[in-house]
Amino acid sequence: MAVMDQSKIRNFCIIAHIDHGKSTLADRIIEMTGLLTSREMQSQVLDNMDLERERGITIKSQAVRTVYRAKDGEEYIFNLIDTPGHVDFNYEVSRSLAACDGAILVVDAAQGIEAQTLANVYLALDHDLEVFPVINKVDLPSARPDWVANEIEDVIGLEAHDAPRISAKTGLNVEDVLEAIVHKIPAPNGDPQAPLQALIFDSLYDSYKGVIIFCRVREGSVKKGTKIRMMATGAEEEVVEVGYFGAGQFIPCEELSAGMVGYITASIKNVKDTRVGDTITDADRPCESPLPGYKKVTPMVYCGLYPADGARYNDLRDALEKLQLNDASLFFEPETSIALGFGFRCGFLGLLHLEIIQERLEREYNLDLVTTAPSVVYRIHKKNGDIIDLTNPSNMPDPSEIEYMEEPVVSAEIMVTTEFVGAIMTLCQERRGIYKDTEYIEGGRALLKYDLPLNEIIYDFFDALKSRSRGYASFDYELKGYEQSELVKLDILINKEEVDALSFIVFSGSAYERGRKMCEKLKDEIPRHLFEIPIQAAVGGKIIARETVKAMRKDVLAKCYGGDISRKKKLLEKQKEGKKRMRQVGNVEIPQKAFMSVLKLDNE
Ligand SMILES: Nc1nc2c(ncn2[C@@H]2O[C@H](COP(=O)(O)OP(=O)(O)OP(=O)(O)O)[C@@H](O)[C@H]2O)c(=O)[nH]1
Repeated sequence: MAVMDQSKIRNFCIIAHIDHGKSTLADRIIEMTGLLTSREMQSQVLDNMDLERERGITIKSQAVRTVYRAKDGEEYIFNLIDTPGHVDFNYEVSRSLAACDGAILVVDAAQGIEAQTLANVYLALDHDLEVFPVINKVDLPSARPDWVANEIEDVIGLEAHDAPRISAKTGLNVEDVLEAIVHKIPAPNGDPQAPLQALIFDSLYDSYKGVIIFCRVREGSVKKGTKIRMMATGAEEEVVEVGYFGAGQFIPCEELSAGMVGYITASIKNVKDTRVGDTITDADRPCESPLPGYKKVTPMVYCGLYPADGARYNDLRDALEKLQLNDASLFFEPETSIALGFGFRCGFLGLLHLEIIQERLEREYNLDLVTTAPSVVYRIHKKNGDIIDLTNPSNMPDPSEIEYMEEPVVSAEIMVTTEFVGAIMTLCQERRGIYKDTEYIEGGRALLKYDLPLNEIIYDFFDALKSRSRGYASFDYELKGYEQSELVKLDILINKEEVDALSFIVFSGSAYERGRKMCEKLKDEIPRHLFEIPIQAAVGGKIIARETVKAMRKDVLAKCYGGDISRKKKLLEKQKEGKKRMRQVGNVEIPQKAFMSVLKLDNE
């Protein structure tokens, strides 16, 4: 079979700030283009497709191939590669970009440039992508396309006056975007005869096909029977099938050659062997070196996940194992807590990632979970020279053994209208931010640059930012490194017993206030018992705050004496149901949601 004509391929992605219309535009592009080239339609590809159709798979793919018949009468193959929009997934964004030759920058005609617009453009330019802007949502009454075009030119330096002005929602002028893809995004190059060199930008597990790898072939070609090697892990397998993804289905093809984007299946059992960012080569004729940029992703945020019903520990483990197949950046290992029993310490890229996993466990695997407060990874330098990466506050060594501690710090960029600059600077200062720089941008906005400790932003920083700027501020960050800090472990004692799952690490200057707030919060969360319950916060054995839950003597049945028995039963049932959501610590019952209290300390 003839090698694919590279000049007719366009590999690109869409980048945008959240909500500027990336997904809507992607849907519109897919809708306005076809599935197969006229030549492919005549071949037997369709038979294979029916098979897929029978299985009724609906997988959201990271890469969709469509065919566009351009105004010049030629057919172009578009590979639209999805990029995650959230800062948690910066590394993944970077991998997706590395698979592209160009990017469409979508900017909302009413909002203009925002923090993630900039962050994504810089990432795209770092990867030498050709970036062209599109001004979206021109149908909105508040749209200011001329103003936004100026802004794009001034702030980013991209030519924007001929930028398509579209409504991804109504389809207005989206055709211009399709033409711009053909004319502005370069065709791929690469030698189909050279040794295979392909970048893995995503992989997923399908119970029918096994591991499916999405890749961009840079050099050489790959087809059924090729023995491939993953250069970072060394895993080797024979290719079972190659193809691409279009209109919700996997469409097998004969081979993938230089410039093409598609999928490979091989009898790989373990998704861990196929790491995003790794390079695939031909085991029998390997390329000299891997493509640049492979880096192991490290979780930034850890928390404990426990089954609400201890008997479901094994179910939780199975579910985590399955999720990990799809998501190499999810980390977990068994841990035990005195308060919560058997569970897992899990690592995530960020809070959003944590929420996604938590929701999937609850929805897809029907698990009821208790989650402990998320924590960043602290680095402890011990007096004996040992260095510990601390992912669980309970494992903190005795302070007398610690020389000093470090915490992760990020460089953050916050875009805000000038009237809110003061409010946002105050917020950053409260969060121990170190001011770096301000850039004023035409149109009354400023880009503030701060270094901030990660642990000050993972919980509710984004919400605080929004509320103090009436929704106008936008935010982006990347990990800068570790810096020395005065940190202490704050313990919580309930009825004089330390509750390990409630301990957290905190900046020493904030310990008193956070301890006080935590006690107040827990006082609200813990129901009254037949006895008085002291709630105390302590640092290094010294009590720094205290609240008391008063005793009560309430018999739930008292309310309905004389009532009929079924009503009594109902009440008792309800109480039993309520108990399931409680954790027994000593002789105190703590509601499960109390374990997340630390997250809500800043809510006024
Ligand atoms: N009026 C108008 N609304 C639009 C247009 N394009 C997108 N929207 C709306 O804007 C919102 C965000 O659009 P999405 O396509 O989900 O934005 P996104 O950038 O993919 O957002 P994330 O998926 O959160 O990153 C949705 O409610 C869309 O319906 C448009 O051209 N005009």
